[in-house]
Amino acid sequence: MKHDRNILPAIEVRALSKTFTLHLRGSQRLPVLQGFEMEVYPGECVALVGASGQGKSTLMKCLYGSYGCEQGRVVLRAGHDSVDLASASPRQVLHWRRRGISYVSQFLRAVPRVGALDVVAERLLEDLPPDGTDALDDARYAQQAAAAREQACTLLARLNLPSALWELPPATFSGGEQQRVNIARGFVKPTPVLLLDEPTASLDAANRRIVVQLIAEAKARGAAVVGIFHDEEVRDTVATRQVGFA
Ligand SMILES: Nc1ncnc2c1ncn2[C@@H]1O[C@H](COP(=O)(O)OP(=O)(O)OP(=O)(O)O)[C@@H](O)[C@H]1O
Repeated sequence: MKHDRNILPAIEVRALSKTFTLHLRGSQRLPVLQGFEMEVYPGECVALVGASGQGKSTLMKCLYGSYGCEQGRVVLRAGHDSVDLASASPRQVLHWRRRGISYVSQFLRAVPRVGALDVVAERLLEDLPPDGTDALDDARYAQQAAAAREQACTLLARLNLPSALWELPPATFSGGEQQRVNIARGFVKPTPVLLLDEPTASLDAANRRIVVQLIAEAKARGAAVVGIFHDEEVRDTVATRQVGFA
């Protein structure tokens, strides 16, 4: 795939090295990534492929700012803004997560007692008020919250989550139901970077197709997508390119 030379990658990983130090095991060191390089342009979906234990999930966590690293850069770009997550402060990482990165992890980590609909809608409310504006008054916040819940309803309905479950906390949901709440939370905000860790692992064929459509729509709006897809059919459908781990 050729890229417009005027367009910079949305994700640029340069000379990234990550070693785990096992402090409870005599400080044994486990090198996982060494000099890793990758770039992902807006509109691409890069699939990470390779044997188990080679570092795919570790890279995803570096791209989300969960892991620091000894060497290298993990640059994300959105419009005129950019950050190097490898050296960013925790505050900058949180700022980018709210505005710039969506991450569908394998497992839903929801706050107890918050219903599925609000788990999804909250993602749209976490960066209010927007930069440069005054604090929202209660009426305007209520308006935004209602609009966010409306968007969450649309996505949960599209993902075939029964409406009887929408107000219930997802802790007791089945694996596939929890995964669909997680997917809705990951896709509800159109961020420039989208990270997907096995997004279809617990889904039936009909819901897998919906997720494939959602990924295609994200690419079409210009998101840079990185994913781990063990389902080869899904991978071959959504990936524009593969990056191998050996
Ligand atoms: N937090 C951690 N502390 C110590 N070692 C870790 C940690 N996370 C991962 N590892 C080790 O790093 C290596 C890479 O793990 P990782 O989960 O990134 O692999 P993977 O390619 O995603 O594997 P899989 O396909 O099985 O999910 C493994 O040997 C793993 O044991």
